[in-house]
Amino acid sequence: MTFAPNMTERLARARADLRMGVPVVLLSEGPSGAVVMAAETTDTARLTDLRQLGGAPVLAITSWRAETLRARAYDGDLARVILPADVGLAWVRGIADPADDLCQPMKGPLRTEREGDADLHRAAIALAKAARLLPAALVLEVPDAAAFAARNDLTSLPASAAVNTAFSPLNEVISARLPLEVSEAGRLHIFRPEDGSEEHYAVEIGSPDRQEPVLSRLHSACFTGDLLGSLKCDCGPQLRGALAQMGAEGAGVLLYLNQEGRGIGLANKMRAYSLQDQGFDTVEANHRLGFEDDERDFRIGAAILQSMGFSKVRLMTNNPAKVARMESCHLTVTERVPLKVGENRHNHHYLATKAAKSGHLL
Ligand SMILES: Nc1nc2c(ncn2[C@@H]2O[C@H](COP(=O)(O)OP(=O)(O)OP(=O)(O)O)[C@@H](O)[C@H]2O)c(=O)[nH]1
Ligand SMILES: [Zn+2]
Repeated sequence: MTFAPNMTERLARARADLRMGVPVVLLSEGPSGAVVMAAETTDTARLTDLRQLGGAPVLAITSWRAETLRARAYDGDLARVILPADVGLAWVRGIADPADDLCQPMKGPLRTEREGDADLHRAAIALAKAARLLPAALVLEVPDAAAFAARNDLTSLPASAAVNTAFSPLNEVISARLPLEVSEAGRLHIFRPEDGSEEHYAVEIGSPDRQEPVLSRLHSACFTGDLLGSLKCDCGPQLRGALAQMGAEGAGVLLYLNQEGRGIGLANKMRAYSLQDQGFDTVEANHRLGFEDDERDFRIGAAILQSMGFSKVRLMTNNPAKVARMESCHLTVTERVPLKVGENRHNHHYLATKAAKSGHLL
C-alpha cells in the first residue's frame, strides 16, 4: 500500500510523538519489543499506565549521565536504571535532568540492569536525542509489542531503524536573490531533508567558480549568538565576519546549519548554560546532560556543498575536526582559513575550553 508511511516517515512520527509525550513502540527481532516514553515529556498519567502494564520499567540514560549519577553502566554507552516501585515523575525527571544535581545530590544509590541486551534502550535514547529532548527514556518490554502498538494506536518501528539511521538526502526547495549588506550579489538557497528534520540554508555570495576551491563557512545555528548578540560565545562575530570576507572577496558560500547547540537543540543548550552558571565548562555541561560534547552531523554540510556543485573548499574554521569531517565526506579542503573574531571577557573561558578539550586552534 503506497499510502502507508515508510520507515523514514515512521521515524519522523516517532520523534514528534516523543516530543508531545506520546509513547512509541520499538520492536526487536521476533514478537517482543518495548513501550518507550521520553523522560522529559511523559506525564504522571502515562507513567501510571506504564506501571499498570506490569513488568519492570527501566530508565535508560547514557553512560555520561550515569557517570555523574554514579550508576554502573553495564551496557557500555548506556545504563538501564531500575525504576524503584515507590517513585514518581519527579524522580524520573531528577535522573534525566541534571538541573538540581548540586542542590539534591543524593539521587542514589541507583540499581542498574546487567542481564539481557540493551538494543531497545539504545534505540530509545537515539530517538530522544533525535527529538532534541534530554537523552533519557522510560522503557518497558512487552511481549506482543506490534499488537500492543496497534491496540493503542501508537507509532511502532524496528529498534534498528532508530539506531542505524541512514544519512537522509536533502533537496533544494527554492533559491532566490537576496541582496545583503556585504554583497548585493547574494542568493539564499533552502534545503529540505527527506527525513522530516530541520531545513538548512546556503547563502551564496557572487557566482563562485565550481571548478575552483570556494571560500566557505559551515555555521551551526546559534540563536543566542547570531541573533541576540550573546557574549557567551563567538558565533555572531564569526557569522558576520565570514559573510564580510566573502563579500570582500566577491564570492563564497555560507551554510547555515540548523544544528543549534552543537546538535542538542536550543532548550538543551539553555540547560547547558544553566549548568555553566553552576561552574561547569561547555564540555562538562554537555556530558552532565548525557550528551557527547558535539552531536552535530557534518555530512549535511558536505552534501549541500556537493549538491551545489562544489568539490573543493577553503574552509573558514578554527575547528580541525570540521576539516577532517569534510575530507572524510570527499570534499577537498585546500586551505583552512582561520576565523578568530569576537573574543570578550565572557567567552574567554569558553574559547579556552574548546581549545583545550575540543582541539580548536587559538
Ligand atoms: N551545547 C552547547 N552548544 C554551544 C555552546 N556555545 C555555543 N554552542 C553552539 O555551538 C555551535 C557553534 O560551535 P563552535 O564550537 O563555536 O564552532 P565550530 O563550528 O565547532 O568551530 P568554528 O568553525 O571554529 O567556529 C552553535 O551551534 C552554538 O549554538 C555551549 O556552551 N553548549
Ligand atoms: Zn554561539
